[in-house]
Amino acid sequence: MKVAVLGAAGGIGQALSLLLKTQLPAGSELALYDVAPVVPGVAVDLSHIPTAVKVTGHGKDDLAEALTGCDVVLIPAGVPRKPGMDRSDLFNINAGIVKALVEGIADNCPSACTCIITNPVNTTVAIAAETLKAKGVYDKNKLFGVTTLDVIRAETFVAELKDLDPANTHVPVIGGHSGTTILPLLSQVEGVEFSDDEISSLTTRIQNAGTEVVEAKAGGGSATLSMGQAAARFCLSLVAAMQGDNVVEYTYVQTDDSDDAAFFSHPVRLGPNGVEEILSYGELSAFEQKAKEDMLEGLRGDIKLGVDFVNG
Ligand SMILES: NC(=O)c1ccc[n+]([C@@H]2O[C@H](COP(=O)([O-])OP(=O)(O)OC[C@H]3O[C@@H](n4cnc5c(N)ncnc54)[C@H](O)[C@@H]3O)[C@@H](O)[C@H]2O)c1
Ligand SMILES: O=C(O)C[C@H](O)C(=O)O
Repeated sequence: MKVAVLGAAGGIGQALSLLLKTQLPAGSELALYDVAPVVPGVAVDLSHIPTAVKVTGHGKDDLAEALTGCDVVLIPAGVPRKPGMDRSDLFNINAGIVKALVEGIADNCPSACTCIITNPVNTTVAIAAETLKAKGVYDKNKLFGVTTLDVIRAETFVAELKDLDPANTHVPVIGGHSGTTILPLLSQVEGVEFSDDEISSLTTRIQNAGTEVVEAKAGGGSATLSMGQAAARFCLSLVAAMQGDNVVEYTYVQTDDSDDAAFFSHPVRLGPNGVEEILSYGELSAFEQKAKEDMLEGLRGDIKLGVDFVNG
């Protein structure tokens, strides 16, 4: 199994690469790519950890070498938010970065599963899809927006509030990855009752958790460590599924469900070829149904922005 991290020298990239070096199955290869000149050093640093995962570092002119033979590519390359910005404010810089990197995937490892972390995820996943289509290699089962951070946050906050073991607390989160497009399904958390006030305040906290980190970091970036953990969880689930395990994760995928948006986070059964089955997210409460209806137009607009960016 070969996994590449594009943007590996950044805050997320380094945390994620550390977790993958220590947790990928023995015999895996981990290729680290970044335009920052420190990236070969990050690879050397990680290579001194005694696990049976081979780490290689690739500088800005070596994208092809990093990607050749890859089974899974994770993209956290791009700029993060500062206080006062929305994720959509990152579009002008990050759209072009994602497009160029996905062109590299199309040219060098067109069968790889591509996992997009770079914001605005609602839009960058659509950019990746259109870029792969333009290259004639799009497989909707192999493109994922990584929304696992919303899931782990929801699990943490619910466990804190209800004094539960976070490791055994499961909270579905559907929709997209910004503001009100992030929709936690608190009505589906097993064995827990929430008051209306709790539902309202928890939902808002989960939706604003990225901003909570951006403000606390006071201009020094956005979530990197929790995102590293979230992306590692998603990648390790995908790798396990590609090797035959039965795994379900919530992730932002193409759904073809015209009642929702063209891309929407669902529970997805992963398998050897990426998406094995998109599962239903089940029944929504009246609160969740209204929240979904209210956010769909915005999510569809975010997706259209990505489609138009590539197709003009
Ligand atoms: N999906 C999510 O839940 C989620 C969570 C947190 C952050 N993010 C997003 O992830 C992105 C990265 O965040 P970060 O905190 O790691 O930022 P960072 O600035 O710490 O790191 C970004 C890295 O990308 C590299 N880079 C820039 N252009 C590149 C290119 N063309 N090719 C390869 N590498 C390139 C930079 O050199 C840098 O090392 C941001 O867009 C952020 O908004 C997404
Ligand atoms: O909030 C951000 O800008 C980063 C990320 O999308 C997050 O949810 O933490």
